[in-house]
Amino acid sequence: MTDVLAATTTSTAHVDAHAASDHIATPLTDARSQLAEAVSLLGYADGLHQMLATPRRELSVAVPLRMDSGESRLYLGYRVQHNFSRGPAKGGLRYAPNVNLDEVRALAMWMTWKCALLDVPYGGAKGGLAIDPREHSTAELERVTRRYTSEILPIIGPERDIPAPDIGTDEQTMAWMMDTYSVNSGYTVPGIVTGKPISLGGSQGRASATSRGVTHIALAALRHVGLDPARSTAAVQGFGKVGADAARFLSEAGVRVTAVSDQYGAVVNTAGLDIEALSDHVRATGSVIGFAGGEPLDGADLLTQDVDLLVPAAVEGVLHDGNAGDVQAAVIVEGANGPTTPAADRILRERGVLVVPDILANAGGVIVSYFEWVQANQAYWWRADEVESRLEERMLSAWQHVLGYARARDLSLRTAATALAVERVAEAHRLRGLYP
Ligand SMILES: NC(=O)C1=CN([C@@H]2O[C@H](COP(=O)(O)OP(=O)(O)OC[C@H]3O[C@@H](n4cnc5c(N)ncnc54)[C@H](OP(=O)(O)O)[C@@H]3O)[C@@H](O)[C@H]2O)C=CC1
Ligand SMILES: O=C(O)CCC(=O)C(=O)O
Repeated sequence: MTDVLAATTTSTAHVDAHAASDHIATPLTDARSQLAEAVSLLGYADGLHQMLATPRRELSVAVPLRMDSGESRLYLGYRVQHNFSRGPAKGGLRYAPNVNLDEVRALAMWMTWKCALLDVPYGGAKGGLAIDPREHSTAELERVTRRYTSEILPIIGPERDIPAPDIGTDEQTMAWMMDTYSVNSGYTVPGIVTGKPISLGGSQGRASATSRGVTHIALAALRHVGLDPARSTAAVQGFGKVGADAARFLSEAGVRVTAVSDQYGAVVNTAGLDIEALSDHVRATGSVIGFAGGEPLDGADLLTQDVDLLVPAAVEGVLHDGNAGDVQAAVIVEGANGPTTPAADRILRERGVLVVPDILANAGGVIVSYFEWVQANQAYWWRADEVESRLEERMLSAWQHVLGYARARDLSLRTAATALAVERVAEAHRLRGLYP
């Protein structure tokens, strides 16, 4: 049998659950390492492990773009459908210059576990386009989005695979995707994407859902370790769709947010940042840099600030064996997907830092995406307070479930969450007869 666990496009290294360090870590090796640990705990055979580790379908596309200048460019794009055993594939679309197939494979696998853990009836998928959206006009982004959508059209659909926003994409991107798909179908198909504008059938509360979920979990986790949120401090890495609203909601809940960062650097104010004023500054300048209500800070130093809570809400692999020993926070709540490598996880656990894993902490987005899909399919929309109370109920019940499973078996929250999710996906395979 081919060892699919070792086959990657950018790395041939097979990393098991006990990899010694981060020297060869990538998001895909991290995701596979986490799966391997769950599989070993659950005692599954190699064949089932390989099925769970391998995307069911992958599409690589070359996407031409006519620039406003008349010049032509070509961008590489991907859509990876990791699993469909519990329902249609579901997951975001990322626009970033360093996107590659292995990264999208990892993100798609994490989507499968996230949907299973939160018990939303989806499998996992992710898309990516290796483009820097900041370098393009709105017209260029519209053209490249429409062309990317046309290229992946044969494998997406409201019953097959439903994209949503991720890094570098937003509700406008989703509106163009929905329109391209609908024009091709001959009628409007609002269920093809989630994270759409509300006026096009989007859901109340989707834009801020990931951040609300992160906040519910962060407050619960702080209380769990005996900290009063109203007397706690936090640092947030990333000030985009997830990070900015997480900082705002935390601050509204009484947490003193003392440091935030973006890809250009960080700002700190130990008395607490004024998040609303900072958001105005970012809207006006495009970065947290230069905010008058704080002092400049090196972006890397944000992760080791003397705070109670750290929310990485940017990219993968930022907490690694080179800095995990210096983290001062008591609690890490992963707003981003894959911010902590397995080596960092081990160091943090040894040091008694509570890490709430991505597949639980940032699941608010896909939960409200599910609500949006349900609403769009029924053409019946819910009030914002209904969306938010259902989101909170699902997040806190998953938190209790993961916590109970972890405590009963003396596991980290990540291993517990992954094992719970993997068990549900494996059970679906077994019941459908895909695997004994
Ligand atoms: N959007 C969603 O609903 C969900 C997102 N996620 C995950 O959350 C994370 C953030 O996504 P989202 O907020 O949507 O993306 P955005 O593109 O809206 O924001 C990303 C933010 O991260 C910042 N950033 C990028 N690289 C770095 C870096 N090296 N150090 C510090 N900051 C950096 C960006 O900086 P700058 O502004 O300068 O570009 C930006 O502020 C991703 O991991 C994503 O997969 C998870 C679940 C759902
Ligand atoms: O809302 C969704 O469908 C997926 C969001 C996403 O990409 C994620 O949770 O990582």
